[in-house]
Amino acid sequence: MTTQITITRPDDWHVHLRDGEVLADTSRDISRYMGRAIIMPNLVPPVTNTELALAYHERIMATQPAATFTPLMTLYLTDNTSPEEIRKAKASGKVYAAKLYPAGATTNSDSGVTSVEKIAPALAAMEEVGMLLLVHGEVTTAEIDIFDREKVFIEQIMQPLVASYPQLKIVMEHITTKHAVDFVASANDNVAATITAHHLLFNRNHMLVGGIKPHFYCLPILKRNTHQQALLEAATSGSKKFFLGTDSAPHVKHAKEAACGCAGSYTAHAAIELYAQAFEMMNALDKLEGFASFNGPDFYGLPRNTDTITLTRTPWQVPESYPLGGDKVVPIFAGEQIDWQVI
Ligand SMILES: NC(=O)N[C@@H](CC(=O)O)C(=O)O
Ligand SMILES: [Zn+2]
Ligand SMILES: [Zn+2]
Repeated sequence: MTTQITITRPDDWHVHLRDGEVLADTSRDISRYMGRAIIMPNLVPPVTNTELALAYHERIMATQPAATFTPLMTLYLTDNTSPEEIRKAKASGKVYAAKLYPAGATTNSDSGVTSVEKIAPALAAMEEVGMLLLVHGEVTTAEIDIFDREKVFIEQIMQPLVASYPQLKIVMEHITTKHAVDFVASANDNVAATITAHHLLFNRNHMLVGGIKPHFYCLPILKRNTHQQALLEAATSGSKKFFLGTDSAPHVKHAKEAACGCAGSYTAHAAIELYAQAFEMMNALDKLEGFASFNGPDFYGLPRNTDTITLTRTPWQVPESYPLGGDKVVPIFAGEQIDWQVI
């Protein structure tokens, strides 16, 4: 049994740090060993322009994250995002991507995009300047079942989008189905996907059998175990199209444990440790470095990190909660054992 592995410093290509008093906690966790992180723009109000992105960047840096950490900022696309704004964002050197949230699809997405046609000028500018498009891939149509929303999004939106913008680099974020794995694997080289640790480790039974477990509720929602299996196979396949994006998305305890609980799971307390657990389950720890440290920067056209981190197989117990601003967040695996830790 492998008891220790050393890998190139990983990056997180999808994380929510939030803002205000919680920012010190979220940036401390994410910067523990992640070299870079793509910072999601779904604040309230959302990060819709370069000025807001740069100000958010400064607030993150003001929390003094670890010196090895660089936040990579993103813009929140709206129906009104102009090509000029895309060019300005690119020229800032700090904004690496723009995020497409279908209006109403997930937490804080009310100002999201109502139709891809509306953002055609912005997409053309992104294709031209080489800015990545990150996509929350779920339709919001009321009559589409929540478990089918990713599959229908691929058919209705992703396929035509990829066909119309062949030069645009597109990341389908936090994929949760075999449909998405197959779509991304067979699409052109400008299409890739992030996969979360929780979608590798869990399926909808974990959320729903023996009582409803709100901390597993995130969007896109956990699917059946055959989809989990497809994600595990994709992540450990060695394909360069799949890479690490935690989608760590904290909500305070009482907002999750509620009659109408928020969507989002917190994993930044043990991100690479949880991925190691999933890769070990597949007997594929040798594939962890490519997934966590190479495929992301290669796709983004950024240099790989040059230093390393080491994980040992030393089980530890996750606390029941962590501080989050003046409140607390219940992390994934709260009160349970994780086999790996970073030394
Ligand atoms: N994943 C989630 O369930 N929630 C995210 C938003 C998102 O990534 O869709 C959040 O911001 O809380
Ligand atoms: Zn999302
Ligand atoms: Zn997210």
